[in-house]
Amino acid sequence: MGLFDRLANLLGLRKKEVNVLVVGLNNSGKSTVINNFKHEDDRCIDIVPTVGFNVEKFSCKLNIED
Ligand SMILES: Nc1nc2c(ncn2[C@@H]2O[C@H](COP(=O)(O)OP(=O)(O)OP(=O)(O)O)[C@@H](O)[C@H]2O)c(=O)[nH]1
Ligand SMILES: [Mg+2]
Repeated sequence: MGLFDRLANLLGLRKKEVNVLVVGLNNSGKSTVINNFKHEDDRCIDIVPTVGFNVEKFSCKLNIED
């Protein structure tokens, strides 16, 4: 990785897109967790049981520790 790439990553200029698959038992709170990652203005007020599956696209900032 070159200097520019490192700098761009450090400054957060390069946004990476990831796909996240959320799996779990019925009624275990998957949609609720996803809803809470959304910006306040975009959150659903009423979460109903998901029929089949949902595909959603939104931006959020994650700090992940392993
Ligand atoms: N007490 C409690 N209830 C929760 C929590 N998270 C979600 N719930 C409730 O659990 C119920 C199911 O939440 P959902 O987010 O719809 O769960 P889900 O896994 O998406 O359910 P399906 O789409 O049916 O698979 C809702 O009534 C939520 O309000 C939690 O942390 N604590
Ligand atoms: Mg759901």
